[in-house]
Amino acid sequence: MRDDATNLKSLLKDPSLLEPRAYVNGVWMDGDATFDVTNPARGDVIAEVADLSRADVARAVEAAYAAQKDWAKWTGKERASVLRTWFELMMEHQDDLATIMTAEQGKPLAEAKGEIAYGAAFIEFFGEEAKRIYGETIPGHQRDKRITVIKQPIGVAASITPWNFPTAMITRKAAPALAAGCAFVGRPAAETPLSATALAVLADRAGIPAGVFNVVTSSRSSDVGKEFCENPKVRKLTFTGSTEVGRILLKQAADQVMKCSMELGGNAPFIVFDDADLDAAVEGAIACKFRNNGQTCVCANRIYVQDGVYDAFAEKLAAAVGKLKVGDGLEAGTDLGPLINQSAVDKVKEHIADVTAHGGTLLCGGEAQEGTFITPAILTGVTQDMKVAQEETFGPMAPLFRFKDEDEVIEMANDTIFGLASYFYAKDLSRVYKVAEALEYGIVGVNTGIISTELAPFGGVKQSGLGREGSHHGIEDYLEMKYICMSV
Ligand SMILES: NC(=O)C1=CN([C@@H]2O[C@H](COP(=O)(O)OP(=O)(O)OC[C@H]3O[C@@H](n4cnc5c(N)ncnc54)[C@H](OP(=O)(O)O)[C@@H]3O)[C@@H](O)[C@H]2O)C=CC1
Ligand SMILES: O=C(O)[C@H](O)CS(=O)(=O)O
Repeated sequence: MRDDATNLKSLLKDPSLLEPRAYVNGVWMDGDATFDVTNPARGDVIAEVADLSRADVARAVEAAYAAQKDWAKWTGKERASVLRTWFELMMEHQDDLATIMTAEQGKPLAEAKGEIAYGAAFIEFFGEEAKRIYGETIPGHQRDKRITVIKQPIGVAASITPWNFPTAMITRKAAPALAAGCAFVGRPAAETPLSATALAVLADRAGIPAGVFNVVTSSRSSDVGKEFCENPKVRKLTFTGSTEVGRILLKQAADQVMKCSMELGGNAPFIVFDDADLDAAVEGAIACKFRNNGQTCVCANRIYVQDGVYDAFAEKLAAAVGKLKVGDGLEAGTDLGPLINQSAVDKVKEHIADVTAHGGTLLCGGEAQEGTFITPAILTGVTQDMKVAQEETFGPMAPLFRFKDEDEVIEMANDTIFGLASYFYAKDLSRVYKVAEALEYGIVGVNTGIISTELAPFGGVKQSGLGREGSHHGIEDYLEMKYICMSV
């Protein structure tokens, strides 16, 4: 690895966590080539990572298929014990894991530490769920018949995850998969593979058997996706990323009628009613819009403010945004890191330009700086016919829309192909119930801008996805239900 990797290693208490190789069948392996991982804040190469081929990935699936047979024979309690150890190791190494994440993804260290705890919480939670995979008995339909229902692991689960939450998106899938008795082959985004290989270092130390948890690093995402979808030994595909790629994978997986979980794109409305606590709404909007510099699928993408409080809200929001510090995530006091790449910066600039070209106003921010830094922007006078109303910005741009009443804002908020997260601030209880029930989204935040927890079912409706991750529901997608009809 080049010098910059040496610098990163020098920041770690346990440098062995910085692992550039793939982890297959309990063995660290190189590919037939490598690809560079760069620090988006500085542009320097921090690692040259093993670039696995489709044939390498096929071998990882073979290993997972073989290992899963024995892993499924472990009791839930035995699986729970090793998952608990994995969780404890993650928390023990939280600082190093966060440093690696910030170096490859750019988010501020405090957010990275938060993601490590959030990601570890899925392993803790589903380790406990491993002991609670219950079946049932049903009264027979005939006097000599007995009906039993059991739940069994689906087999090999393949995972494809994005760069914006390099740890939590993997553990949100691997934890229920392993708890259910499945084996797991995960392909992290090429931008952020080091968080995934660090997870594998700790999985190995925790005693997860060889072949049960595999990380295939590769720059060839399309090849990996095809192997996952076409290999008959893969019985489950779980994907987090854009709706566009989700559609590709669903089409590919259809030939095998493969069980799929899809956590896809969003376009979250954030609604401020005239009876809202404006200070709380501003605080919630900052958290919701600018977490991970706006690079999350549940970020507020459209901010609707009722006429009577529009100007006051805009003024308060601008004051709060003006306090946000843009900088290197490894430096203390940074609130907003760089965007992941230049195309992300270009998307934000495109959406800003579209608003101002169609009559909206840039209230503050939107200045592209060196590299992939850009100052957080607020725009007013935004309307439904502008790009940001239908496209996900995935960056630090807060567009303010006006509305008159509940009916109008619910119609505008629901006018999208997406249906992942939504938010609103109001005090009237009747309004809260009516609006929460009318919003066509899988998640509704009421008087809060942050909804992420391992305890709740996370997922979208419409073209934001299929299935739910987290909560006791989250393990069902890794299980098959079997009905046993016994003649006595
Ligand atoms: N609902 C949710 O929980 C989340 C949704 N998202 C959504 O994802 C988008 C941002 O993330 P982004 O990473 O750019 O999304 P992408 O969908 O472009 O990429 C997601 C992952 O899929 C891989 N990929 C891309 N094309 C293919 C393919 N043809 N076959 C197999 N794998 C492929 C990528 O690899 P590579 O990058 O190496 O090409 C990456 O690892 C936004 O729309 C966001 O809303 C993001 C996170 C969470
Ligand atoms: O990738 C994302 O945006 C995450 O799913 C959002 S969260 O789960 O961290 O809220």
